[in-house]
Amino acid sequence: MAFVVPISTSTFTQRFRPAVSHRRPAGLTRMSAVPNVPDVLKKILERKETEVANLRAEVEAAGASHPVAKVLSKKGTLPRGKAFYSALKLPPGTITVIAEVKRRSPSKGKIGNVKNPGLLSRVYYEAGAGAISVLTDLEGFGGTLDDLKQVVETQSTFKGNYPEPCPVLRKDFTIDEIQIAEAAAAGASAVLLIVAALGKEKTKELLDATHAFGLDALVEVHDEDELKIALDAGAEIVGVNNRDLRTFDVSLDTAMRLAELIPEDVVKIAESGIAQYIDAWRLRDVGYNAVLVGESLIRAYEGSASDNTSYTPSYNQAKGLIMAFKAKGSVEFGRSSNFSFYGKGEAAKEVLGEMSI
Ligand SMILES: O=C(O)c1ccccc1NCC(=O)[C@H](O)[C@H](O)COP(=O)(O)O
Repeated sequence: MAFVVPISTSTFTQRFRPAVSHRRPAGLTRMSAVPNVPDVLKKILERKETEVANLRAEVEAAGASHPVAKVLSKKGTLPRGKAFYSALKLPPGTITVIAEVKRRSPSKGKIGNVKNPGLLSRVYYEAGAGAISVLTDLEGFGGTLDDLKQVVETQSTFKGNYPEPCPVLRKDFTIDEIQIAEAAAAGASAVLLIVAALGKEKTKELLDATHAFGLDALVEVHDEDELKIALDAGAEIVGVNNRDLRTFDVSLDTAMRLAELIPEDVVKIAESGIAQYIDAWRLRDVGYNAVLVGESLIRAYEGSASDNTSYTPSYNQAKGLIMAFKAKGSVEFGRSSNFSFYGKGEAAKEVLGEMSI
């Protein structure tokens, strides 16, 4: 059975685009045709092509009752929830945390066990995380779609509470819209689109498809050229990844450099290498809405006393870290937080906070 899906015709309002150069050749759609893809990404993308073929075969064999087939058949008719976007688009001067479920990585090897992703997501929620990222790639990161489903299930138990449940990002290497439909069927609110993997045409195609399935897309970039592709495609949420995929070096300078090139109405996320509260505060002060944090939270979580298999409401170091990341509003942004009451005293409090945390 073949699924015929409508092509999305969604458009985006024009906004200011920074005058950055664009050297990526246009018109490329196959992954292998995107030039200069880092080797680590190339290997992952080859695996993804096999995974996509297997998923397509599974869905076609199961027919219209398969959950992914149901989502595919609704493409273009699903309302945009924008839960992920809204959770991050808070007033300037505040920063939120996208807390990641991450067991291992190509650059670091094993990071943690994460025996119960749902439980971990509860700790993240209680600490005040704005959203949760779940890596669902097995070979590189030890993650599964089942991890994501467990997190979605746990978060749904907080419906009707304040704050609302955390929206969930499927962090995987998206190369085909069937993976987006699969993410939607599993309850994700957003998917990851990596410009370095997709190139210009495919980024735009998959961004439109993501919106047509009712989800948000985190469009990830590493430099000015990729940023231009993301913005030209109409990205509403841009993630600047500080990890160089060729050397695995991580430098927050990447996010600091690109910050001013991202228009104000676009949600800005800084990804990778955020370990100290001062990192988050600096990124907040150059305009980032959110930081996406994996390794340092997992190490803090698993370094705490509990065996992480049952819920203990006691203090957990991951909670402390998330709270410190978003400890206060920025004085750089004037009347945010308590500035109108305390004025410049807030700056002193920030320094004192730095000394006492
Ligand atoms: O983490 C890696 O080694 C990696 C390698 C190749 C592609 C992607 C990779 N990481 C995915 C991520 O973007 C990070 O998990 C995320 O930004 C969190 O980073 P961190 O806080 O440094 O764990």
